[in-house]
Amino acid sequence: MTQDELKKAVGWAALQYVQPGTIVGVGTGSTAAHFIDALGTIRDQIEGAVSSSEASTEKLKSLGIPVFDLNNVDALSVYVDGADEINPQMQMIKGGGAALTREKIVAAVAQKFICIADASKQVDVLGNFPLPVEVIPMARAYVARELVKLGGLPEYRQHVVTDNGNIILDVHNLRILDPIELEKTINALPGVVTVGLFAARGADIALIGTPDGVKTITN
Ligand SMILES: O=C(CO)[C@H](O)[C@H](O)COP(=O)(O)O
Repeated sequence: MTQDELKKAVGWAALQYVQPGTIVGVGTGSTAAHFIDALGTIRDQIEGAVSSSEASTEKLKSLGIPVFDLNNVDALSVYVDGADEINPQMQMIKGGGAALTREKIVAAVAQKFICIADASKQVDVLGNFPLPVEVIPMARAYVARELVKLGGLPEYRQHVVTDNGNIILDVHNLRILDPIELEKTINALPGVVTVGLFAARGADIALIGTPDGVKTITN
């Protein structure tokens, strides 16, 4: 099976967690795109979605799924999204698609985070995938220097502006042994909007696509 077939399998498997009549939190990326396709097939059974990016909003709307402003929504039962890495503690690196801030906001509102990922995203220790950090443009050099002090090698993601008008630094060379502490430390740097570590609040359920089928891991 190709990696995309594994992504598709988990995207469709996530439909089982969508309750009829609810508003669904929707992530960003190629795996989340499969979930959106699946959601399109039951669009008459849900009230709509809250989206974590302009790209997902466009895709949801193209399938006829109403997209709500998060400010007009009190609760979301589930948030379904991919990950760049996930560890056995269900902590994740996210933000490969530069949507980390909105992803973290929508995830925070949801009762359950359902992570959908192909098996290549499973790691023992987070950090092999460069850690994305969304930064206010004027703080880029300052934040980069601070990230070097933390042992990282930040790289400016060229030609990328986030949906919030900010830039991304991808931090290489990290072996993240205490993800909760690093999430706190980086989030506390002036100029940082969000770090793509989802550690204090990780996934509640992970659907992992393997050649033997979709494995469900519960936290
Ligand atoms: O965090 C994300 C976007 O900001 C994605 O969930 C992450 O990059 C995984 O992407 P894909 O499903 O395309 O492998």
